Amino acid sequence: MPSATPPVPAPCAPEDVRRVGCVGAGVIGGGWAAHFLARGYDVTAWDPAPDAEARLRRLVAAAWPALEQLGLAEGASQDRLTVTGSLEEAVAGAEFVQESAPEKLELKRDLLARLDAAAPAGAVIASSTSGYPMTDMQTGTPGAARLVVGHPFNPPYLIPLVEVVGGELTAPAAVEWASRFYEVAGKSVITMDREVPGFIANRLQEALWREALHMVANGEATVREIDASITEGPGLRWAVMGPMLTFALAGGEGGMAHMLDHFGPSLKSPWTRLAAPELDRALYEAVVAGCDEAAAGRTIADLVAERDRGVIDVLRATGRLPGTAATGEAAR
Ligand SMILES: NC(=O)C1=CN([C@@H]2O[C@H](COP(=O)(O)OP(=O)(O)OC[C@H]3O[C@@H](n4cnc5c(N)ncnc54)[C@H](O)[C@@H]3O)[C@@H](O)[C@H]2O)C=CC1
Ligand SMILES: C[N+](C)(C)CC(=O)CC(=O)[O-]
Repeated sequence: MPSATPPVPAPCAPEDVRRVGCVGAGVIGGGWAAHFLARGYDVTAWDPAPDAEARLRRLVAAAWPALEQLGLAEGASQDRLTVTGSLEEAVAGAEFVQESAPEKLELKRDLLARLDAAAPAGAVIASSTSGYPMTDMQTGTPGAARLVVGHPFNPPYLIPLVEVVGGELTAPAAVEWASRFYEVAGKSVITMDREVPGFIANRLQEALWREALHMVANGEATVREIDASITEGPGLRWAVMGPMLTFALAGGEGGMAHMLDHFGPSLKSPWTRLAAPELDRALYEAVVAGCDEAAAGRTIADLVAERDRGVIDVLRATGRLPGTAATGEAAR
């Protein structure tokens, strides 16, 4: 990946970051704020919505019991969250900035340019985008060299993975710095050496999601059946081993080689429908109604608490919580 602009020295080493600026404080920005607070950072956040501060503080308070179970860093406190009245105040003293604004390309472009103008020289600015290539977002920003994608998973305070990748104008040093910072901040990092549509995990997730929507649209499966097919089936294995090693075990003692000899030809079976279904009103309503039915009276807050408890149980069971024994590759 060529770097057009020489890297500006970062204001400090990743290990010395004290303050993180979170811009955009919805589901993901709020989740990031909760994560950074739990890791002992000062967090300054800004979001233009009139109710943003109350919403953010509610989100952090709701996440805190889960974070206490995970183990708070020394000095970690919800009191170290400051919600500012402007974007400039939120990033002025930050050694790292995480942008989590709505997924709209023009909005991200403008916002990243404003963040570049306001953030301390050299501070790396990461976007939570779930799909835009940084190359498309960084055009027109003088400090494009310090812009990276840091793609999290919901909720960022529980799901360890973050995918880090730069754009054509990003300095490799900024990608390295961001990856190291996320590691120091307790994340599990995949650093990509090139831009791939959908990064890695979303590309995989979207393929599954596309097929699920086809099945709902065609009445082939209900929302409940689709969810159960994963939580009662492959999802249990995927928390321990990814789809590749899982399928290697499908080959028995012959491993992946036997698996490919045996099942490889079925790749050509017309099981998948690679083109996306039309997200028309009928499909939209079927998916929303199916989710309401599957929630069976549980509110979103109930489901968030249930998910958080479940993910913590899985992290504990697979040795990925501090103080639990590692049980396998997934735990390392
Ligand atoms: N929801 C998810 O599961 C995931 C979302 N993401 C990404 O995170 C980003 C944020 O998504 P969500 O948190 O889900 O959206 P959201 O709608 O929950 O939150 C977006 C927030 O941005 C604020 N906002 C609106 N205009 C803004 C501006 N000009 N500057 C700063 N903030 C602004 C809104 O008031 C809102 O609080 C998107 O890029 C999305 O693709 C990434 C991973 C997972
Ligand atoms: C739905 N989503 C595409 C925004 C999801 C993500 O980007 C990652 C996640 O949390 O699964």
